[in-house]
Amino acid sequence: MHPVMIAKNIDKTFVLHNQGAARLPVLRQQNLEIFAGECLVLNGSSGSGKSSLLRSLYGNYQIDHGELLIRQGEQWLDLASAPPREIIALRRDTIGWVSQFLRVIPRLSALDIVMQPMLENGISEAQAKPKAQSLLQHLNVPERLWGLAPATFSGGEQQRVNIARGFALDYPILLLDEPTASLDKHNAQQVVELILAAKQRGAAIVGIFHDVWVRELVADRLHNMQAATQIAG
Ligand SMILES: Nc1ncnc2c1ncn2[C@@H]1O[C@H](COP(=O)(O)OP(=O)(O)OP(=O)(O)O)[C@@H](O)[C@H]1O
Repeated sequence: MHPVMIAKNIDKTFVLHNQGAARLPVLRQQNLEIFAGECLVLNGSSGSGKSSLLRSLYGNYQIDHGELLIRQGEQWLDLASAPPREIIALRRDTIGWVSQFLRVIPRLSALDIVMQPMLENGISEAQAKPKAQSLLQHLNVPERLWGLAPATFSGGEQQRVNIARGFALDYPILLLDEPTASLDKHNAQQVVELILAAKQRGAAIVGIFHDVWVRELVADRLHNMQAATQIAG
């Protein structure tokens, strides 16, 4: 089987310009290969750089050195050097992302938020709507909330809308940043089911999971972080 994403020799140092240009090395020589149908879990202590690595894989952080290769049919695209236009296109149909918290345009309803990635990819509203409804139902978002903007929802309800949106489209690559952190066990279990189903259809998943039981249910492999400061000596 071929990888769908390869990260080669990733280095990242934060430079704090407003604090005397202090340098914080966070990623050193990170190498990953991610295959279709598996979930690779980033593993390491707090501050070891898990979120920074995940954000780098999404193109949110500009890495200092290395390659982030994404398979596009027979070709490979290097996310690290791709122009913003190509990164936006990749995010539309190739790399999905579930952050820890919902960040959306105010006033959009929960249902519209979940339908958005499907509509942006040319899926008709007639198809997108039932899919969005079934995801919201699966994640126990009460039906009375579907037509409302999530700003007034509880933290867990907002996060479940966020997760429903992340799973609305069958992205080949899915990056999950502690998706179950604010959920109770029952709802976290519902998310585990979505992750297992995504693997089943061939998604390549990279994730950070706070709960050990969630990690044990979804992980095929662990990527052990090593603090850049330790490596740098
Ligand atoms: N935007 C940033 N600017 C400067 N330093 C940052 C930034 N983001 C993260 N860091 C630093 O990089 C290091 C790694 O942080 P990161 O959030 O990637 O770790 P983590 O392993 O995800 O931690 P946790 O498990 O606690 O969420 C930390 O020392 C943090 O202070």
